[in-house]
Amino acid sequence: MKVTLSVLKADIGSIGGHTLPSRRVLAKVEEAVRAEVGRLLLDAYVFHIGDDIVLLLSHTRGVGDKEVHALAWRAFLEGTETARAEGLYGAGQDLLKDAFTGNLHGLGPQVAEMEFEERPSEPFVVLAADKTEPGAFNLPLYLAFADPMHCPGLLLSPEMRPGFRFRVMDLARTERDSSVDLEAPERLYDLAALLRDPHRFAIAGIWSRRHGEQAAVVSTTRLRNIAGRYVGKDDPVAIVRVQKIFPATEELAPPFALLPFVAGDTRGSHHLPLMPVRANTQASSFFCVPMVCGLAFSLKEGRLSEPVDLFADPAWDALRLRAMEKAQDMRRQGFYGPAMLPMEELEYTGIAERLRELEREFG
Ligand SMILES: O=C(COP(=O)(O)O)[C@@H](O)[C@H](O)[C@H](O)COP(=O)(O)O
Repeated sequence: MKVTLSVLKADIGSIGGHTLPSRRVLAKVEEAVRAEVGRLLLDAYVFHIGDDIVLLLSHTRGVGDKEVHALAWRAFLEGTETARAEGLYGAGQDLLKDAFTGNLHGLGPQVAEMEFEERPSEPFVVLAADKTEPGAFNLPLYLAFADPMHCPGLLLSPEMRPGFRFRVMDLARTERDSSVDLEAPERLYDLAALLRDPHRFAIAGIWSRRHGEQAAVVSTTRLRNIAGRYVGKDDPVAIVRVQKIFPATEELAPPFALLPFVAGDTRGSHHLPLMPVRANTQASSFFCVPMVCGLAFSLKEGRLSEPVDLFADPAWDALRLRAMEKAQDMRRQGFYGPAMLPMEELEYTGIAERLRELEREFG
């Protein structure tokens, strides 16, 4: 049976700053989506990461389906009305256009979708990040799918031995989607040359070379390119199929233990480590440290099992402490050097204006 998974994420308002959505907003969004289970949808699951609400929808209508996208838009709009009524901060923040035009791409929400023939047992993971950038998954996905130091399956499983094909998107080209496909292991160095710059290049998809099956899809929207100004971070979502011909769940998660420094956090303008957290965690009041959560599901005829939280087991408590040590070390450095992003990546324009004024004072 062919199934489509659609993951759609938007920040439509939060309590007391950019923290988390209220229970009422979440309930409203969930109600809108649930009403379509058994009609448009086979199943649905709603959760949040920081102040972003994530919809996981399963159906048989294919990628980019107008009605599924319209449903998500409606759910986010209804949630926004509740957020406005409650006086939540940034109500409707990620809904950047006034009207739905048939597809959520280019309207603000992050979108990751994949259609595939369901395996007899179909385990997959949904990754969702907050306060960071589209390329934040570059390193963990590269290590899980291309590095035998991190993914033993590349050595031990004949199914994975031919490696994977990576699609990398150039986020600087705004007029149209522009991507390149590179096969690992042959093009590893070329892949590294692109992925080392997560502000500009982001993995958009991964395929098994042996089977041609899609393994992963990542959202690559840059909100700034849509709104033409800072409107919050472009925190990515991803769907990753796991096990058998793909990396195992316990091979996908460990690269996140590296806690790589990524762009984002307070005012979208600094570097801090990407901290693995449980789903439904509020944004950190410690400088909005970037966060990622992962929920693993099994799928049967499009119906979702209950989720397993990838970063809930005790191993990750120690790593969260380590992430906070890294974060505090970097924050001690304040505005200096790599603590703050380069000029072209700063999300607020104040410093550029200040520098223009200072320019005039130079002799
Ligand atoms: O990163 C942040 C918000 O990110 P988000 O939109 O939730 O992805 C915050 O640090 C804000 O930039 C900061 O709180 C200032 O917010 P505003 O006062 O400009 O809304």
